[in-house]
Amino acid sequence: MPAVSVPPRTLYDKIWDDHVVEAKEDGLALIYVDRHLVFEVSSPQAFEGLRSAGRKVRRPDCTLATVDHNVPTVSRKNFQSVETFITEPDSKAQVLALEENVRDFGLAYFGLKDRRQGIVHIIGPQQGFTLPGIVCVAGDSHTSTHGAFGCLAFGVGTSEVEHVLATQTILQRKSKNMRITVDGELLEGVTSKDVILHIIGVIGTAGGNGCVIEYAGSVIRSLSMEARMSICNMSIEAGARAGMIAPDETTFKYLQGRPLAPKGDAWDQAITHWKTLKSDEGAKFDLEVKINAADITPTVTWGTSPQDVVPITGRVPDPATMADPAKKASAQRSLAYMGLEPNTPMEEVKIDKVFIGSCTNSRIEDLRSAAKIILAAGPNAKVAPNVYAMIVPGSGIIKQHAEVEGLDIIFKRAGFDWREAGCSMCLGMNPDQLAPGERCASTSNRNFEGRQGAGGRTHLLSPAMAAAAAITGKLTDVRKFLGKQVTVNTVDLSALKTVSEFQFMDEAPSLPSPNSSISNPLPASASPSSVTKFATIKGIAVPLHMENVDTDMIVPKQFLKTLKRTGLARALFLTLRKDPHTGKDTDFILNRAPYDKAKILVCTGKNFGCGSSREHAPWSLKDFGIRCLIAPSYGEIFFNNSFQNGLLPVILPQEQCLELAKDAEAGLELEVDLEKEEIRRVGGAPPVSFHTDPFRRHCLLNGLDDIALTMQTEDAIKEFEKKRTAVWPWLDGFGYLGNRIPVVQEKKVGKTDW
Ligand SMILES: CC(C)[C@H](C(=O)O)[C@@H](O)C(=O)O
Ligand code: SF4
Repeated sequence: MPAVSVPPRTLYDKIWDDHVVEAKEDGLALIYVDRHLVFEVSSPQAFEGLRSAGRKVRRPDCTLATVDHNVPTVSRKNFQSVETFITEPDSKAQVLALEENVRDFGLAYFGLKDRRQGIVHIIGPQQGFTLPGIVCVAGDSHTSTHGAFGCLAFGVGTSEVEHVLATQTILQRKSKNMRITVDGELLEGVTSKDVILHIIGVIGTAGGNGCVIEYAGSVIRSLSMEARMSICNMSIEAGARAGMIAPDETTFKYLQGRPLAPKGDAWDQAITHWKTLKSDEGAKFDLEVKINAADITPTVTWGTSPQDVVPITGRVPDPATMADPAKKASAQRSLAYMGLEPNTPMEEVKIDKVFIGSCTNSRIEDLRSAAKIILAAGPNAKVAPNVYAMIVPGSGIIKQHAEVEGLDIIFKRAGFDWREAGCSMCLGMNPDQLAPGERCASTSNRNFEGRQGAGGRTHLLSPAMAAAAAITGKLTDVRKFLGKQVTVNTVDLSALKTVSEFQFMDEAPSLPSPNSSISNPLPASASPSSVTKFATIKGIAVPLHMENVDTDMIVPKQFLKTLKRTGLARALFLTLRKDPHTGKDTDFILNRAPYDKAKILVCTGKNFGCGSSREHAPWSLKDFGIRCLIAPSYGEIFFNNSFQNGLLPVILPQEQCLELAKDAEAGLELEVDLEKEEIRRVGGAPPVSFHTDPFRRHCLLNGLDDIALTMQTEDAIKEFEKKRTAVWPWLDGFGYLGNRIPVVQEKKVGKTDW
């Protein structure tokens, strides 16, 4: 009998197929989540939701929590309590809320006194919590980082965090397969950060929309795990849902022996499975991009989008040479914000601050590569006068590791500030921020307006380039510091004593045992629906002629510290609505009648809501009164978050968006009818029809809550878990059954005094 032939599948197809709990109509599926990382910013409302519905965390053994975004990075030598250590009231409240939540729900937690604490995307891989073949989620867009291990890892919003906590599953539509192949050999001075910046420059920030990217090719294969993580990390900046790299010997070597990686027989079993995790010969990719390594030079951004890249040897672009009026306008706006003149050589751009850190570049290799430049600059090399340079390791363990290698001495001797772990100036939710007008050479991943501080100007680059800039006081071609034979992406530091990270892994952390919280049956799915129904919305539409409107712009970071889902109307587009110097209202369209009462927003540019996964973006739109969005495309996390909050994001071709924007400009009302899937226009113009995913449409029309619906599939989830234990037993936490990681925190506080 001829064997049944299985069509060749991509790595993404395989992981997807392995995790479908239940396939729904139109490509939507309920997917099992193997690992869930939780932190203080995107979780308080989710835990609150669980509490009010009387739900538990389904799999504490598959959930790991830490604090990162809000934590001060000053020395913790005198740390007594969160109460006294964090002075900013909202940050303190958010950290305390997480501590209360991990205690109440029985979750493993790395708090401020624990040296394993760090950025959520650093600690998962470091502990071996992140593994090949899994589905990993977190309420953070850079969850794509974990895809470096050959797993499907993506960011979700707060409502989805709640969904995962309650059900260990998530509703997902399968993305398209995209492959980016980087072949050849990297040139001198070129690191993985330059590779990903170059890729984003080529495909644009919407280039990966609707896709999961698999990175392949000889360059990718030759990279270390740290370098692979930097690449996958910025997949979100390329517009993709996730990025992934097939696991190989480099992956296995990195994982073996990590505290939460499988051990003994389970390790052998896991390796056998992991070796099958690669795209089959002939597997179909919907999109293919080929990059020649020889085209990549040390790269830096000039504007306010990660796609605004230029080789360090290049010049600030001149908008006058741009034919496309939208591109020209956006470049002019960027240059005005960045305080740059067209045609200025990038190497003449002076900086005020240097930030080496973030989930993109705060790993031990990043620190070594920065240290190497300092060493290459000579024994007396110093941070340039008038420059403040900070180094923020990604976790307490990385900090300790770097100190054992003596990297801190190199940095401190050169005048760098050596800090404690956290997100720090990547986002500035803690005190580490740029002042208005300050210019920063930053190893982070986003250069949006106000990202590192209101009015702050960010240039993204590699750690080696950041170190070079710190020393010269301006953006600098790192190759000036390198001998002809040396590259900064290999970690051969003859002048330094490198030690293995495993030296710092001697603690055997344990997670809550599997099923510890589901010994009692889950409550029945009787919880009240929390989604506002949507049928027909009629009203003023506000036109917006912008591309790549990121969620940082929709709602700035200071509003992410709230513990609620409401009260964010004022936050909407705040940096555009308020003059940063006078604090007065600008003439931004949302400040002007009749648009200050708009119910619909028509954006004519692509990729609305890209970037961060903050659900505060739809919350603020809704609070302002906007219930329907119309745009050519959306950031995927934002798109999902909108549905979760009773907001309808309509997708229409750009020409139709332009047509509707004309109505909006004329002050004509639009009527959006979800039942009929059409937009009616006053004044006799024919209606415009649109299509919405049938499941989402059904939920919106009926105000249905995803969690309650998923809980009706409890049997299927249980069945899946049985299979999972049988086929992939290490995912239940083999090797770390036992006690919980102690939650290091002070006694429970009652009322606080702010
Ligand atoms: C706070 C979090 C929701 C956010 C994200 O999703 O990316 C943050 O990490 C960021 O980098 O802007
Ligand atoms: S991008 Fe920045 S703020 Fe977001 S998780 Fe990474 S380090 Fe933290």
